[in-house]
Amino acid sequence: MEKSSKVYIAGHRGMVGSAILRKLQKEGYTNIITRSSKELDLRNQQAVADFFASEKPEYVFLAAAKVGGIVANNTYRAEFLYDNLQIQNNVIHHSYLNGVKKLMFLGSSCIYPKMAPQPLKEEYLLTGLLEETNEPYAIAKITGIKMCDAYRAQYGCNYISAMPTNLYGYNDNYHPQNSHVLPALIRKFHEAKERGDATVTIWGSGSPMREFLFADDLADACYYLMQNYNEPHLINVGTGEDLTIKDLALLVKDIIGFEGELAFDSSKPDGTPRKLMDVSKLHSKGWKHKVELREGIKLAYQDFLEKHV
Ligand SMILES: NC(=O)C1=CN([C@@H]2O[C@H](COP(=O)(O)OP(=O)(O)OC[C@H]3O[C@@H](n4cnc5c(N)ncnc54)[C@H](OP(=O)(O)O)[C@@H]3O)[C@@H](O)[C@H]2O)C=CC1
Ligand SMILES: C[C@H]1O[C@H](OP(=O)(O)OP(=O)(O)OC[C@H]2O[C@@H](n3cnc4c(=O)[nH]c(N)nc43)[C@H](O)[C@@H]2O)[C@@H](O)[C@@H](O)C1=O
Repeated sequence: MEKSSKVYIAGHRGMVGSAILRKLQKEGYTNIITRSSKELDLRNQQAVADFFASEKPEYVFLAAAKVGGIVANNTYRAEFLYDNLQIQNNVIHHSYLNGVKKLMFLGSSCIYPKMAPQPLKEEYLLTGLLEETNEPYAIAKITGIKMCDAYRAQYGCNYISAMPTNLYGYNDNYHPQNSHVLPALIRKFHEAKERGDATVTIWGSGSPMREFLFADDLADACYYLMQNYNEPHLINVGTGEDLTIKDLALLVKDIIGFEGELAFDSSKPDGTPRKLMDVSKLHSKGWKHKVELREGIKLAYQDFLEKHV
């Protein structure tokens, strides 16, 4: 990728896409193409065909997707399957038809079997049953990985797949029901502190373990892999460190300064017990995360205060 290359970031208004946009702008890229979902609905095959035929991007970061936390995934099961399959089918196929030089597809750590050994190695894909709450999303993401590999094998396309762990950062979704756990906790602890509540309710048992990567670190990894990684099959992107949801809640509580207690709502799902990424392949390629969890949560909380309060 050259600084003058024509680069399309699909999903540039989202948490990840906006971080990739900032990264490319910082690196001096001058020919970046973006479209909001209102301007270009990526589920619409004809609209995507027209867009690629007229814009002819050389490089594509596919960061547009239907995304949400455990309850959103479980509730909008049809949309998570349909929207994600449509978006990725259209973008990948029309990239091929229009000679895109390289494409990066973003999957998720939920593609791995629910009870896979830990840490999750790339080769564990399709070795067991998926977590029920996000099976439709995971099936769509697995299809995207296989599509990149198939287009590489049959047509010689240099399409790569990166699997990010759970993410957080600037421009995250803070919806009370549909967000992921970290933005949900930031909102809950902030609002409880403002109201002077005695407790904050955490979904599930608090015992599942999760790994968190700051979205600007992910964008840095995406850029690095776009420059340096040209292999078939997926590559994990994470920190290689995890903690329980209870410990995460205690960390957010401490950063925000809430002085009450935690309560646990066992009617809400725990989801996968643990999904710690094995990041040895990524480290062997020369990339490691920079932003540690406490520092990243402070930055995300600042962004929440600026945009949502
Ligand atoms: N957040 C996380 O914890 C994780 C995310 N990922 C993956 O990273 C990628 C980015 O996620 P994230 O940034 O968090 O998600 P966001 O929800 O923040 O952003 C998603 C983006 O996708 C765009 N989009 C959604 N539907 C359409 C559509 N029909 N047509 C065009 N654009 C559409 C939206 O555009 P607009 O704003 O214009 O409506 C939005 O900018 C996804 O592939 C996701 O699966 C992977 C692991 C974890
Ligand atoms: C990135 C990943 O994200 C999703 O998977 P998930 O990791 O299970 O998602 P989550 O962040 O929403 O929850 C993590 C854990 O945290 C607990 N939890 C506590 N309290 C709240 C809470 O208030 N909100 C939420 N959302 N979760 C909470 C929650 O019960 C669960 O045990 C996938 O569907 C899929 O989208 C995917 O790939």
